Amino acid sequence: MHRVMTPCTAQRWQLPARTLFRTQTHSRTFNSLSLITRAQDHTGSLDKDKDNNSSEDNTAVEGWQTTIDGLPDYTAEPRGRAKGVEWKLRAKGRNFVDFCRIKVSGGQGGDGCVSFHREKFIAFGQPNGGNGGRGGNVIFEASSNETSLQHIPHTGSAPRGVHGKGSLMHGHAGKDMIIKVPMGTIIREVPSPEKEREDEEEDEELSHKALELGETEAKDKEMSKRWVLYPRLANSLSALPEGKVNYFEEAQAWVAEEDRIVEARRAAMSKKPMLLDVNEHTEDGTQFMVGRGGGGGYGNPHFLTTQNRAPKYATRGREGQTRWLTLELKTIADAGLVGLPNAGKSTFLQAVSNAHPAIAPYPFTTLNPYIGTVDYSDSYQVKVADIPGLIRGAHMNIGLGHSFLRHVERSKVLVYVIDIAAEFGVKRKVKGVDDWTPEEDLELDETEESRSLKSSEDEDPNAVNAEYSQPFEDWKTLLDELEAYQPGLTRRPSMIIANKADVTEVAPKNLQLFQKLVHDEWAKRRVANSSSEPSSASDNYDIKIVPVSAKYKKNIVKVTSILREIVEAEKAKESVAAARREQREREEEDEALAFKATRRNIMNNSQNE
Ligand SMILES: Nc1nc2c(ncn2[C@@H]2O[C@H](COP(=O)(O)OP(=O)(O)OP(=O)(O)O)[C@@H](O)[C@H]2O)c(=O)[nH]1
Ligand SMILES: [Mg+2]
Repeated sequence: MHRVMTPCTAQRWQLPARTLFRTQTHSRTFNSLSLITRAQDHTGSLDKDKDNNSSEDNTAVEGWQTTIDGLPDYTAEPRGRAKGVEWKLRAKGRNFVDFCRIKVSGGQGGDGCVSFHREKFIAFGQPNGGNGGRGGNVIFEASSNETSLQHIPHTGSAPRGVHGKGSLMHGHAGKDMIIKVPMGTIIREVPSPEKEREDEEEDEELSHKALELGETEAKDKEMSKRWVLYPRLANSLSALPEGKVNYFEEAQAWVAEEDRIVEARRAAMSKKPMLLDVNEHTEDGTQFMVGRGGGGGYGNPHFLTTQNRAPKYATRGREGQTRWLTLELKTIADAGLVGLPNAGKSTFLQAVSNAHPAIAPYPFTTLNPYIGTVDYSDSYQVKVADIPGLIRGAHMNIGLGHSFLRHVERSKVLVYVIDIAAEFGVKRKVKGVDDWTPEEDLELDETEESRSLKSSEDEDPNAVNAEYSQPFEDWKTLLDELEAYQPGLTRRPSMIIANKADVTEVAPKNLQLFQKLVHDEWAKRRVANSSSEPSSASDNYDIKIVPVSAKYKKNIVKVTSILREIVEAEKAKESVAAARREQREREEEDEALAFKATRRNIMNNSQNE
């Protein structure tokens, strides 16, 4: 079965019905990972067409096949698993939606009714048209049961209000549309892509209409958008005898004045684009109005005056508020696990919490963020977020990209998970990533660091260099990628988990060198940071390195207690800062009140004099 889709040009496209459906689905919601693919296509690092075409998509998959050399080769795994990794990289984890754009519009108000009381023996009955009901609102509700933005619709339109009826029956209001959003969602208002086009088209449309319909007909049509008129009212108005007052014109002036006030109020309200943050301070079930429904129209009794006893007109309901919003989910957790693929992040999360993430000896096992809760004996809880693995060049969309880092962006503590079981003194050659030199790297070729790296690459890759520490290089990769995602992110309180310490052949030697190098590097960074920002003391501490075996659950208690210490210290700092902020706000309020009171006194005194 085929369906024909006609684009704006004369060209015609023939696509299978399913293709059309999928195209629409993907154009409405796209997650962080696919978003990054699009955003960085222009860099030329990955070919978009190749990414979309499964049969020709060799770049990403081949790049991956040779990427993790020191780790188990996934192609040696059973066929199904190999296919799985290929699929994940091609799909870029598209099954998890953490970013979407939505158009919300409140319902239109119901129209007012023009009606008159009819009863035997009662001539010239009273006007009795009911008012229209207001349109439904679009409301976002914070919900701790939601974990992704998958269910958010492309457009959220609330139902309109019901029209008024005769016998003074007012229409009931439209039902509110409630959309549940997960905790950690940031809602931003963005400019409407339709607005500019509409403005241009509006003028054209008006002039066309005037030409096609004639001046009076176009005017009538325009009027019917705002007014409900009794049959043949227009005729009787045009044939109004000399000296008779046109009450309809009077009513039009009232309504125009009211419209102007409503418009001004709406404009004042939408001066600043809306920004909402459903964060940890938001209670479950809190509601946010994002699209207000339009007011209902007035029935004809509204226009009843002592002079005009039979108004034959009513107003239509107002349009609901329309907004374009982007929703971005940034998971809320106290600590975020950051590490290379296969470092053991998920294993660690499983060891410390009640979570059961997927664990496997191949990279990119984890595609979506996963939250686990560490329970302490005194019922204290720390939430830990596990995210996909970061690799060198993730900021250039290598591997799964780096946009999933938004899920550790809000964490109070960063926990670096490092595989300490890498071969001692031997560089793990990561083909496809280490060979890869983006243009920026080429420009930096002259720096001392890159020269020394180059010279070390020329040497035999298997030669043991007692000064070289692969875990340290991994840690630096993580720092670089975090900084590339958000400058200053690495200055968060952090700790290092030297995982796989049970591999006793290499782990102790690696750990010793790793500790020395990390402490030297950290001291250097501290000096650099304090000279650039002397007031900030956030990273004025020594980073803790704890050897752990997540697989065999060794040294877990030590890690969890250090983690708790850091989290508690951060929370205490935050509450002190919040208390200070509150105090300042209260003082400012008091000052403003005192200022108002003094001004009032001065004015009173001057009046008395
Ligand atoms: N020997 C040993 N192996 C471990 C340890 N921790 C994890 N592993 C193994 O390392 C492999 C990868 O573990 P995962 O927890 O899936 O690694 P990950 O960092 O979550 O990987 P991604 O989700 O792909 O980023 C698994 O085969 C684990 O059994 C450990 O402490 N000791
Ligand atoms: Mg994992």
